[in-house]
Amino acid sequence: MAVVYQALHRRVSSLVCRLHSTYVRKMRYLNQLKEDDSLCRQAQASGAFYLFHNLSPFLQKVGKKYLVPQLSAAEMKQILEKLPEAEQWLEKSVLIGCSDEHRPHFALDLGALDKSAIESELQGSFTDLRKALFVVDGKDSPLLASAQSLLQWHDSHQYCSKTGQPTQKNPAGSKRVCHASGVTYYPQMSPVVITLVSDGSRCLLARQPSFPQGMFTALSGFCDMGENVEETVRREVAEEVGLEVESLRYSASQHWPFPSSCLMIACHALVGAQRTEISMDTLELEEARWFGLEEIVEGLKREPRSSKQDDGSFLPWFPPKQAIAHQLIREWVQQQSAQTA
Ligand SMILES: NC(=O)C1=CN([C@@H]2O[C@H](COP(=O)(O)OP(=O)(O)OC[C@H]3O[C@@H](n4cnc5c(N)ncnc54)[C@H](OP(=O)(O)O)[C@@H]3O)[C@@H](O)[C@H]2O)C=CC1
Ligand SMILES: [Mg+2]
Repeated sequence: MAVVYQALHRRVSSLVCRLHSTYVRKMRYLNQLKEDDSLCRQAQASGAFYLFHNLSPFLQKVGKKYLVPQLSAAEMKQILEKLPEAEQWLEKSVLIGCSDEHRPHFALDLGALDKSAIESELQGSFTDLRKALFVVDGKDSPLLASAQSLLQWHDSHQYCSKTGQPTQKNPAGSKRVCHASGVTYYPQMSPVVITLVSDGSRCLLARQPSFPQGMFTALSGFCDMGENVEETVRREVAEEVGLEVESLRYSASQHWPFPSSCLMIACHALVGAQRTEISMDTLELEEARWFGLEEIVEGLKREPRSSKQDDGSFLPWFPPKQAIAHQLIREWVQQQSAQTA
């Protein structure tokens, strides 16, 4: 009876769904896959798989381009057949999206298997995410970032923090459950603010000692428990450069996979034109200073490679377009250019 009811429910849902837009249908379908374990298992059979090895995505270089290949379930089976307990491998995959035609996309980490054997079989290579994000097509970077974050979360949440017992993931990978305590764990992100501080005619950028030489970016910091975005921006700017924010404006947000799954919340902030003296937190920052419009425009044109000067010093350059810091800096340039026009 339950089976008949489920089948009927799916049929009615799919009829209702046909009345909606492609986007709405897609989101409803993905939600169904997260809720309905047997539907999700069936979906694996027609799915497309993105491969990772110890959290590094699999890429193929074709000419000068780096592609992110999708493997069919049949191709996956061919690879996995050579391994013991092949069936269980597909169970380890996590749902990361679907096409407009409802072909589900999964990510799977084959970290326990021989990396070079898979690389030579599939003619590509597992590439560190820090490199991969910046060489693949723009539409693929967010997909790789969120897939890797979800795989990383599963990898680090295999045991219940209350009982120490193993947790089990659902087929979609949207949660893990400890059957001993009944606790359900959901994937988590850490909210981080990133703030481009301006005094009206200049903007403030800083660098940490770990950054590549010459790279400056906007101030950033993790939200403390209980803080709202406005409070984090005020606190981080005060802590890192000793300035008081007078007003702020939200710009946009971005998922960022480093060090592990951050939700970057990007804002523009103003400080009073008379209160601009920087007092830098030397524990976190190596340098923080004001930049004029011209210097920013020049820095945006500069490649990391071309920033080194003959005397060994580096001219400033800024994060690439995939990072939300880049967007903040570009918006500031547009705003300044509009003001001075
Ligand atoms: N996409 C983009 O454009 C940009 C992204 N970012 C990202 O923003 C993030 C935060 O920036 P950052 O200035 O370093 O942050 P903070 O200024 O908050 O300082 C980082 C320190 O905070 C501590 N910390 C507090 N909460 C956490 C947490 N949940 N996870 C990890 N560390 C925490 C750590 O200290 P300890 O280790 O001593 O405990 C860490 O070293 C970075 O991961 C960076 O990748 C930054 C700039 C641009
Ligand atoms: Mg910081």
